[in-house]
Amino acid sequence: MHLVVLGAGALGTLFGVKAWEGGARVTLVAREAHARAINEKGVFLTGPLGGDRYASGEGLRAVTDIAQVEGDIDYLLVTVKDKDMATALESVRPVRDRVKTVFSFQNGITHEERLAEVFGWEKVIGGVTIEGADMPAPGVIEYALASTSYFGEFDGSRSERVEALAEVFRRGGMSIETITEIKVAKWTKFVQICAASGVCGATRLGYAPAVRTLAGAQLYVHMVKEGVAVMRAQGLEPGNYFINVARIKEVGNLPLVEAVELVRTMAEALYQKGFHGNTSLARDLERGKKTEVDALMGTMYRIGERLGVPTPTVRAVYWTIKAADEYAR
Ligand SMILES: NC(=O)C1=CN([C@@H]2O[C@H](COP(=O)(O)OP(=O)(O)OC[C@H]3O[C@@H](n4cnc5c(N)ncnc54)[C@H](OP(=O)(O)O)[C@@H]3O)[C@@H](O)[C@H]2O)C=CC1
Ligand SMILES: CC(C)(CO)C(=O)C(=O)O
Repeated sequence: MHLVVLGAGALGTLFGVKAWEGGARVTLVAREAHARAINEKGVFLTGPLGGDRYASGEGLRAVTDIAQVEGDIDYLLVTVKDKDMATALESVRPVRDRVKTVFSFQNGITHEERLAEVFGWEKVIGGVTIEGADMPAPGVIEYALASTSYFGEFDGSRSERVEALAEVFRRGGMSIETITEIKVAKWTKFVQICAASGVCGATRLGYAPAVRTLAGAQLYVHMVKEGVAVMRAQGLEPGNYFINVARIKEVGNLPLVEAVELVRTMAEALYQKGFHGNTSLARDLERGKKTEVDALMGTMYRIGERLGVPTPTVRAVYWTIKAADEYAR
């Protein structure tokens, strides 16, 4: 199996390494400094779950342009951020016909449609994850949080291509489930990440440090409940996904006070385990970069508006972060 990761930064490099350790040949399409570091020394995995070790060897290499990739691309994993999606999709045109299957772990809910515009729906499968990674320097991946990741076909069927992909990541040591309701899993993560990024972005604290406080937990729960209402207005019910990190279904169903208690208890447990980090969007804010606020809270409140579902908290947090975003590089 040949897996190509387009936009190998924090998350894409982590999954690339895991697939390589699971037996796949992996090509990472990355920025120049990161690609050079990988080709010279390999990927250094650090952080609470990284093990302070290098992953390097035959079958794991990096390039700076997808046009340099040779041979068939059995799976293309797209992990650029939303702001880079248009350029990334333009860059795949020379290899498009060699791509057999494509998926993305981007946070948000609209990227598969964009993949389908280029590759056709028949090549697109769904993937969603709450593995947490950062890239503090070229060649270095900080692995901070593990959960279960999910794969599935959008038509709800079971397929060999989904099972084979899941198996490679499992062999690489990850927890993976294949499911028939990938749209529900993606929406459940969408609700979670809008709330988690909203809390981290607005408070400038890490996820667990913020949500273990009463005010942080209240902000998180209000955002989750609004997101769940937007899901329900489309006939989608949150599922029991990512339950070591987020119990979106329960938070959606419980009365406010109990939901706040539940998320504070969960955040406290993550905090005690040493997960003090924030989300990918909050790290972009810290670094003065453009964020995914429009793909996350912006999209959530606009869908809510279209469906007649009030999302006052999501919207206020959107404006808070958008103000900083507009000043970003
Ligand atoms: N990190 C995490 O823990 C998680 C992230 N996600 C989601 O996954 C996606 C990726 O996040 P993350 O890995 O943190 O982001 P990163 O910024 O670390 O990774 C994306 C990388 O792609 C590079 N890039 C952009 N365009 C191209 C291109 N055309 N060719 C090659 N490289 C390119 C970027 O370079 P440059 O910085 O120079 O633009 C960057 O290095 C986001 O949508 C995020 O929301 C989901 C779950 C967890
Ligand atoms: C932090 C994490 C892993 C979970 O909220 C995430 O999904 C992100 O950073 O985008």
